[in-house]
Amino acid sequence: MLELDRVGVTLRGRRILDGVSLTVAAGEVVALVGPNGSGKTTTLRCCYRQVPVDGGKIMIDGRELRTLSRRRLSQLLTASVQEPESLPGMTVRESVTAGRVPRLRLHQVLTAVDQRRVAECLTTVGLADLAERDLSRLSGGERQRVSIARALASDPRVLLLDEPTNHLDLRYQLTVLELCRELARSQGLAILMTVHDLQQAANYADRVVIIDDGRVIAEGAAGEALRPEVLDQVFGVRGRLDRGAGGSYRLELDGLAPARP
Ligand SMILES: Nc1ncnc2c1ncn2[C@@H]1O[C@H](COP(=O)(O)OP(=O)(O)OP(=O)(O)O)[C@@H](O)[C@H]1O
Repeated sequence: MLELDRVGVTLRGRRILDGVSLTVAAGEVVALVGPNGSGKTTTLRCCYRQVPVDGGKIMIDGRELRTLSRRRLSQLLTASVQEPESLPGMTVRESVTAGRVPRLRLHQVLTAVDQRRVAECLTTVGLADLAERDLSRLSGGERQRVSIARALASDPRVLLLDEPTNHLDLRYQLTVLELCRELARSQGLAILMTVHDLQQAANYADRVVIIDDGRVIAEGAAGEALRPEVLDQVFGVRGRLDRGAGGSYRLELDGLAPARP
């Protein structure tokens, strides 16, 4: 559904991505993990043409990204950004409704189906009770959930989430991650998300892709990709990912890896 093939990006003369390749199939959740500044957000931004690519290609639903019209791209792929655009006085419902626009025809008003879909998205992220609240009066976590509901409202095939658990309390972190898995399974959505918490990435993604300094270092099932050597070399920590009796992963951290010369 989403395929990056040896993608390169240079910004202000600096090589930021250097031959990044990854795929996300329909129905799959892939976590993109890596240290600060490794190129995770830039990878997502390439997929919605926010940064120019100077090498390789990006395919979405079998078509090359650069050949897609802006409207077709917004129907196929949405990104949940941490601070959704808002106008003064805009309510939660209005913001999520704006996410529905790619599905409307020119000058078409919202139909009952659209309004129902917006209401469903609000319920999905637990915001139905706050639907008429002014966006400016929300907490960071509530705003994060608005952003996810807004991305879902266009019924995309590919969903990009940049640190979707940021600002969320523990309960909503797990709610959002479970929701991602459920959306992938039930609606065949292809989800690519950046995550800092490696244990959550291991437990909620089908695969992890590890990026460091603009290059993919390893990818695959969490237990294979997040090996102790990778934790050491990429993240600078000593530790391992253990699998508990119930099958879920636990990240055991022993401390910082010795500094390399
Ligand atoms: N517009 C820009 N111009 C120049 N350099 C940029 C630009 N945007 C990002 N960079 C640089 O590209 C590198 C990768 O940034 P990116 O935001 O993709 O990293 P990240 O892995 O998402 O980091 P974090 O975990 O801190 O969010 C960083 O060194 C950053 O400073």
